[in-house]
Amino acid sequence: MGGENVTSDQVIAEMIDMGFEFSDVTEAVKAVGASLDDAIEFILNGNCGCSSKKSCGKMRQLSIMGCLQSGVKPKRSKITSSESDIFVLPKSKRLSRTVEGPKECIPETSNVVVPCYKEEDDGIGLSDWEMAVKKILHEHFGYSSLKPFQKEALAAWLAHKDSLVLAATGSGKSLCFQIPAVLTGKVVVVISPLISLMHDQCLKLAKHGVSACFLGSGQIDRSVEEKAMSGMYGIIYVCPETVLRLIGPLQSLAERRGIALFAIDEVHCVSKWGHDFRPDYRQLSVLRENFSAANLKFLKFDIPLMALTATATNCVRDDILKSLCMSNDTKIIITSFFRANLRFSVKHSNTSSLSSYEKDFHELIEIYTRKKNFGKRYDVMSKNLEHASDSIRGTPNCDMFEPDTTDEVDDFSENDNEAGLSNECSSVCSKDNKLSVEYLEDECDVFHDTDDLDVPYGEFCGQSLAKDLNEFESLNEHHLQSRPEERLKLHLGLLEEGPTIIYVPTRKETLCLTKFLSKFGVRAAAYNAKLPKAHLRQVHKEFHDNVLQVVVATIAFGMGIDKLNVRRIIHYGWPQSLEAYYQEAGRAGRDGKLADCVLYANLTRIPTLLPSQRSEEQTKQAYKMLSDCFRYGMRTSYCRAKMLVEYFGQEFVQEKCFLCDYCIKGPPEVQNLKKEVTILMQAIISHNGLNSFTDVSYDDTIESGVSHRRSVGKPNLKTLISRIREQNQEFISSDLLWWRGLARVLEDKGFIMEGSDKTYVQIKFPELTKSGLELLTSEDEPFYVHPEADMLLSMRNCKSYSSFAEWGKGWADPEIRRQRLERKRSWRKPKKRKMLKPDMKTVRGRLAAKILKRR
Ligand SMILES: Nc1ncnc2c1ncn2[C@@H]1O[C@H](COP(=O)(O)OP(=O)(O)OP(=O)(O)O)[C@@H](O)[C@H]1O
Ligand SMILES: [Mg+2]
Repeated sequence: MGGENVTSDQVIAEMIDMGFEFSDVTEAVKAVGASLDDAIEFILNGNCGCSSKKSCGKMRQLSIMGCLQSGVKPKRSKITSSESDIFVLPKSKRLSRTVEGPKECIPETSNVVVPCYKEEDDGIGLSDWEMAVKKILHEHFGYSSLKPFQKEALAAWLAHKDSLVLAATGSGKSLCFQIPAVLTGKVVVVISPLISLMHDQCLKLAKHGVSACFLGSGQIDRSVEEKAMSGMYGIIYVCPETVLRLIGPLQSLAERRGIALFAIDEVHCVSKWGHDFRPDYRQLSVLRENFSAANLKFLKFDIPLMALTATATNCVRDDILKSLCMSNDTKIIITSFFRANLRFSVKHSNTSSLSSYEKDFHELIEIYTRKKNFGKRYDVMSKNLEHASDSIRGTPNCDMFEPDTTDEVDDFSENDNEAGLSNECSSVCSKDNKLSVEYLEDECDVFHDTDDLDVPYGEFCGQSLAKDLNEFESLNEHHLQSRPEERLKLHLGLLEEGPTIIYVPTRKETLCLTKFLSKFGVRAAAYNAKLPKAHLRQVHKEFHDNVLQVVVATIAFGMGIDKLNVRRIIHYGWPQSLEAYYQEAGRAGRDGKLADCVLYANLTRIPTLLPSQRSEEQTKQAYKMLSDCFRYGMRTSYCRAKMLVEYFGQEFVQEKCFLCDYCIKGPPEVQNLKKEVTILMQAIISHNGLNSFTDVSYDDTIESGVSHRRSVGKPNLKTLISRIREQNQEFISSDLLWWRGLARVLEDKGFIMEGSDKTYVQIKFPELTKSGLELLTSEDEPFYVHPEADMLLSMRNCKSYSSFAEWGKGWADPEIRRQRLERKRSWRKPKKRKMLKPDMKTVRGRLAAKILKRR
């Protein structure tokens, strides 16, 4: 360097590599031109005064396009620890000097739903920034082009607009905020809810040659924060708590190196109406206030906010925009929530006994053990677990053959929902591991040395990845563009072996089910937030290395698990919401190949809410979400994918997905239930009167661990059904389950409604609506219904047990036969009950003693 033909950019790059500050270098080059020697001399002579005068060398930030067009790309600045404090500037410190950026060329943007799959482009007709992005994509990430929604998001950012990106799980949202860092050389700050997520992304970025770090309680290297605030990393991941603490240093960073963007990942955590509410997310509105051009004079534009999520209903979207104070012309980018390669189904299971494990997992066991006979059990994880299970309250050791479901509720209280956990059950943790958000984040800490994350160009850019990605792209395009019949043919084949994640509601079940699967030679491991860190680290590693076949996890094995070849996501028990369900299910099939998402749920029981601190309003919303999830499981006459996509407020263009259990099996036969409907409605009227909306008094009762007011004076559905059975010989042996299903159908169709002001998972105090009354009076009209899953279940059971002849028939059904034999066996061997000594201090005890004496 130093010859006549060097450009300013080359001089700048060379000097930054030497360790000079970016701002000083640009100032020097501006003053003396593109001469390396002169520029060095300029700085060393103190003309710039950068090293001595802390306030010197700052410049007003260029606009994003300006920064791109000038070709300026600041690099990492070298700092010493003594210099680090200079970056924390007081808020009052403002620079008056401004440098205008070149004339903007702002891309046109509008709010549209964009397809998720990629468009082929050969570079012809691309704008400058698109060409620059294409180069970055190729060089850093090994992708050939942006997906349309990614392009939309980048266009909005380039136009200095805020954006809300709603794109399916695994669609590639991260790239929307990663590209700006590489493109401009400015810093991108990413707010993320989980340390494990941040780890994952930092590691990947390091492999792609992008410097990134994460900050927060999980970061054990304290110097990383200092380095980050000095502009050492292109992308800084922080949890919301930390970003709130770092407002001052970040303002300083914005002034020195520039902040291209604040990305708020998993932004549904902002909303109380979402499934993963994190109170600290709500405070992120301070970003808008503290990083606006009105507040920071060196900014020409507000630093854009980019909010991203895969699961947000319309109401959550509105809440996000409002809570984060996003600008009025925020660009909303929505891709289809439809994942064309996911095969959804719902199966009934009581999900809580050895026999249900045997019944539900024998196929899975066969899949994983048919090729190789492992001979011995997969012991590594089991040994860890035996040790770990000791540390779990009420679970000294999980013995599969005596499954104790009684402490299920106890375990619920230890659920791994971070929001729910932060304030409770500290007794479960070891002394120095207080149960708090910090503790939970710490739980998933995978690395000890954060410098490990800062490694250049990794093996991800190798051939195998490129091959996988090409395959993924072509498959995805094929799925989405091909005709439904073709997709049906393509997908009806057998699933590849691939890894499985099983989500269970309680920590105890992660251990029990793992132990069960391991006994049959499946390489399975448990994952929950209370297991030792070393174990969790091992699970992550072995799962990613395809050593493990199955991970049995609570929701702690959470957001951001981005493994391409997960073939099955099994939910073993009701999820708390469809948002949570879809996000977890979305971890399957990211390679675009066929993957199964199966929900095993006890269709005979109404699911309960996991205890957590909620306001009355939040409790109501939580019940509403649980209820939607329950209805998803119960419906038998609607495409599952369609149901899910529509739940997120999106139109499902196709009639059906051609893959889910409904699309394959079709709906059950319709039945004319006019008689039953009439009887139920008459029972409601006879108890509520025609003017059903009468005043009701309330009393307080505790239900599902949450305080409720129950209507007094209004009979609930259960009582109504008992009366129907008592008063109608014909329905004497009918089942509550069946009637409950019918009531739900009537409610969904708008003929009855909940009469109390509470929200229940299942209608509890039914009242007739106006259309219900009309239906009742339309005597001759039939009422055809596809029975829902609980009704079908009830009908199946009634048939088999209603008469002696039916009982005989039942033996032909292998499942009924197995159940009966099991029951018989249990009759023969009555469980020995431990006789407790009566407590003579209580009335009940003295009574028991008397009875015993008589015997
Ligand atoms: N332009 C692209 N071309 C090809 N593959 C891409 C592209 N962008 C992203 N991907 C792939 O998509 C996968 C998922 O990306 P990412 O983790 O960003 O998804 P996400 O939308 O954030 O998912 P989640 O909702 O689970 O967080 C990555 O492994 C990556 O390989
Ligand atoms: Mg993501």
